[in-house]
Amino acid sequence: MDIEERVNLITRKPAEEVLTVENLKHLLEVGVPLQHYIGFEISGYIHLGTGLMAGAKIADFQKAGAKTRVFLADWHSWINDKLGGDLEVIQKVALSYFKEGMKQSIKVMGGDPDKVEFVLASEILEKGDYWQTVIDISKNVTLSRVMRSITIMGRQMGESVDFAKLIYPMMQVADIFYQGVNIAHAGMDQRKAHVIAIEVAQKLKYHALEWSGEKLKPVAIHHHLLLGLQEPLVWPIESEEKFKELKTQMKMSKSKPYSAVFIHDTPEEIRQKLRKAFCPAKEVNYNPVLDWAEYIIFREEPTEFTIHRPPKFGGDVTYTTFEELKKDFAEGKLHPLDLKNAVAEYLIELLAPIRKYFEKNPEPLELMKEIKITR
Ligand SMILES: Nc1ncnc2c1ncn2[C@@H]1O[C@H](COP(=O)(O)OP(=O)(O)OP(=O)(O)O)[C@@H](O)[C@H]1O
Ligand SMILES: N[C@@H](Cc1ccc(O)cc1)C(=O)O
Repeated sequence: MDIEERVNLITRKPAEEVLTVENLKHLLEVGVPLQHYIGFEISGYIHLGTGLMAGAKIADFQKAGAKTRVFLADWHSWINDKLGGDLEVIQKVALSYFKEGMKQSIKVMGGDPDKVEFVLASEILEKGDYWQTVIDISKNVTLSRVMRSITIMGRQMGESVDFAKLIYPMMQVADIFYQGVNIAHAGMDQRKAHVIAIEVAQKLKYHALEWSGEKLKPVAIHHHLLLGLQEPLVWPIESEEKFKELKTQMKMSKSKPYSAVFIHDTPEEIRQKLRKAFCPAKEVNYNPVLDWAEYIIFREEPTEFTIHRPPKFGGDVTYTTFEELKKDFAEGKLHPLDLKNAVAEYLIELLAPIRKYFEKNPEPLELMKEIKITR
């Protein structure tokens, strides 16, 4: 596969931001083996944003010849008070429900879960020289920058936090270098950690990314954040600026169960959630059902997506590109209810293998259900 094909795979949808394409090309040209990673806190059920968006990109990275890794951030979850801040519970869930759920998600998006390494943060944190890297990074970052970075924990800027939460962002940056990661991947909400990593990369004394005598900068790939199904707090959204303000509140989130479809949801739950979804007629911007269609169904184009309707409502219609579907929706030729039903049926089929997996192996999900979700 040539460099251009590899770049296309790595940067394609649902990737939304690549920092930077030039650096990615540079890494490919110098021939350094690509080592990817994405980290997750262990906190609750896996939703489509986490499972399918991350899964889709992991599949792309594999096709482009990268080694892929899922980093189970147990210590970070403890710092961020997830699952009652109980490290033992966090580790148990990480290695059972979360690992299995992510493996299944990667598989339905076309990746090979057996080629993904799953690493528990505590496995590397217990090594003394990890902390050397944390300090090395911290020496190059101001306190105010760290305080602004706590949004990567789902915290608000300016929120009063305990001191461990200020160590977290430095740990997240250290995780990249300590593991020799040159492709740092996450959702758009994690970009602050990656921007720091890129900035400090060539200043590090320990665990810099070295290749043929050169200190390399990592490439950051940020995937699209799927919108949640709920109505936004403010509507209509008049500008892209306003959307930026509301973005965090509008994304699919496990702490808002009606905003999200979870990977193990039953067909009836999926149908119900979509029926209640916010999907104003003819509105193509900030419309979560269209957003899901674009990023899940039309991730690879052309594809075939058929919407079944009784003949009196126009009969069946098949779309091969998202633009065609969007145009019909904008012109009122496609009714929100027909779109919602078709998206629900698509998801039910896509997620069937995951549901079956958890039916056959119920323990990890049962464990997750029993644990009190604290945030
Ligand atoms: N809606 C989403 N779409 C795509 N990716 C997402 C979405 N929400 C979170 N992610 C990504 O999944 C990873 C884990 O995020 P996280 O555990 O904070 O999920 P969450 O649903 O935002 O949790 P919570 O809302 O309870 O804080 C991160 O890389 C994040 O960018
Ligand atoms: N901050 C990430 C989790 C994470 C932790 C450590 C990492 O190295 C990477 C990611 C989140 O909230 O989802």
